[in-house]
Amino acid sequence: APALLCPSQPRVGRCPVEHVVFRRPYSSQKEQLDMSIFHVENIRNFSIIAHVDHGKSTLADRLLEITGTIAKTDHNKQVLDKLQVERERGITVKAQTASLFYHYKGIYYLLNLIDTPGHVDFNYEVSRSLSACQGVVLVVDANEGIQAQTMANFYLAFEAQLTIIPVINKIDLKNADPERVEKQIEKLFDISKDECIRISAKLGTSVDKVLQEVIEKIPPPSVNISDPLKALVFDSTFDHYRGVIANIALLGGEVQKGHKIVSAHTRKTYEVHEVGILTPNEQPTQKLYAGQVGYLIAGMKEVTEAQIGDTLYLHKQPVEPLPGFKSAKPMVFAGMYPIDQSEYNNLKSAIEKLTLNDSSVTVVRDSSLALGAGWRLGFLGLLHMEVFNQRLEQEYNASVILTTPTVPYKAKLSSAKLIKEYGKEEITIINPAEFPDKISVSEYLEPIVLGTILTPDEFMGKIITLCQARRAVQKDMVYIDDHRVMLKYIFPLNEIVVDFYDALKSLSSGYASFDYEDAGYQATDLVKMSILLNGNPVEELGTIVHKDKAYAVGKAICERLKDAIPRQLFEIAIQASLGSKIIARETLKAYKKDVLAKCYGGDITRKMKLLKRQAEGKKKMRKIGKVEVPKDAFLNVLKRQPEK
Ligand SMILES: Nc1nc2c(ncn2[C@@H]2O[C@H](COP(=O)(O)OP(=O)(O)OP(=O)(O)O)[C@@H](O)[C@H]2O)c(=O)[nH]1
Repeated sequence: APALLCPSQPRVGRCPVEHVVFRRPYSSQKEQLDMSIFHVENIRNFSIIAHVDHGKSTLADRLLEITGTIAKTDHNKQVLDKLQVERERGITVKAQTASLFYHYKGIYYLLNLIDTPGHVDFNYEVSRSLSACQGVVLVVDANEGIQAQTMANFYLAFEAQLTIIPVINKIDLKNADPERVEKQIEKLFDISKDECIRISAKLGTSVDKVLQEVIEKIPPPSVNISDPLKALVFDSTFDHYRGVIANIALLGGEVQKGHKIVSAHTRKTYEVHEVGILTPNEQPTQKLYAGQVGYLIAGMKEVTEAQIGDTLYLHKQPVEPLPGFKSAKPMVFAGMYPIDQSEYNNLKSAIEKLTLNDSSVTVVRDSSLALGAGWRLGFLGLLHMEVFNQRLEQEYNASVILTTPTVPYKAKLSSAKLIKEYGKEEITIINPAEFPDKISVSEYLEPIVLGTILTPDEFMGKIITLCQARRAVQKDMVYIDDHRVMLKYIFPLNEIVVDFYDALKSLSSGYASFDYEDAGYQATDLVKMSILLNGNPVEELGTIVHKDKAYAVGKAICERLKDAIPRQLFEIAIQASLGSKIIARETLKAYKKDVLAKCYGGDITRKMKLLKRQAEGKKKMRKIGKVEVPKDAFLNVLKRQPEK
């Protein structure tokens, strides 16, 4: 009988799959699981999708427990959320997969649970994960009801033509109102309320019903084992010892150690070192068969070699590659600098290591007169940026300066000279220093998104005012039940990138939710604003702003600078300008800094110490014209901070 190493049983014992021995610890990797016992008709591949905090991870943990994949203890909270940031923030960033074994009506099923992140920035990860599934469990909080990401996730699954199993979670809560949520589901998703399963993931109530519905309703993958190997890469991670670990879904054939495989994307050939399933740790198997989901290690050194969406096939048995995915587009850019330049190399290697596991971050070297050598990084969104930053700090102990994020603008050039220089008529601008002047441009464009807001109607007035202040245009407004409204707006991305979400949360006491999707570009009126100190421009403080926002932004920067620059022997004019037109000004009065004033007596050593300290302080200064600006002043203006 084939031996199966199962992490579920504390000791050697009988496995739920009758003729299979489960054993723990599974350090000995010699005995490998025989996956041929799971026939395609007994396999289900599914995801759980939900708005943030509606209980997706808790439900996943429960499913892992009742199938015996993990032991039932308090330590197993959110097994699938592996990263420290994920645990701390309670959000899922990177999708994880787990294979579950479940006995139902006399048959043993292999259920592959493909975890998905819940936040808007990671929607691209959601669609990836969904491509390996035939169905989803859509979790909605019984108290909060349908939220913005429930909508977004529902549509991703619906468009992918997946079976949708609606689950209403947290029915144990005092304020739970599952009936209301069922009505919302009927109204918005056209799914009968009789199909909804009411559960408490926390208490485990009716959680087995979810697994049974997965088996009853979701079709097995439609694949053929006698076809040549066709494996979809739906995720990949990097392991320092073993290289790239590709998560694959087999759409045809089988794969095992020793096979020669080819990447349809790069055409490179590899020899398979190991295949296995995720439980959720890697568990080697003899083979993987069509319909199954697992991992593959084949000596790929970089994540780029296992492109998400790539198709793997057997050497000399090429197959039609799958359509692949749109690669994720960075939408938020920010400068990143080491706090101390001597940290440059450490930071460099930390960024390299992190981007190995997150190919959606783009990295370009950059430098700033004030902050030294650094990088300009592109992220999918703001949360993505924060998570990256936090991982740098936590996992690599790097302290960095992150500048205010900007979005990629575009310009249609009208000047023949510039068109020749760039070799194209439309350019993307991610750095204010590269902003082409209005006279050589026929049109500026800015990225826009379609935002969805769900809110109790009492906050509607305030939210509409907020959206208008952010230059948003209303597209839709519907009541989803007696008291809740769904609003749709087209937003300039730049207007939501810094603090829109916080503003929305605070004016709705946390009740409104928000999600957005890419909506292309629109024509806009952009200007480059310069900051001057006594008439001399400060290169690193130049920004691209919408014409209507220039005054407010300029004023805020001048005020921050005035607070941060120490008074000097002469008066300093701090100005914001658009071309030659000054739009904001602050004046810093002259002051004679007498460091020796504090010395009453004639203590010469004390005097020397103070003079030395002043000299050290000066080293950290940068001179703009005659004005000395401490590094902190730049930081104060450049650093990401909430807008007032
Ligand atoms: N009362 C109650 N609380 C629950 C239930 N399910 C989950 N929770 C709690 O709700 C919070 C969020 O649950 P998570 O499972 O982390 O939510 P999530 O959807 O995975 O969140 P993301 O990973 O960010 O998408 C946690 O504090 C859970 O303990 C439930 O059935 N009842």
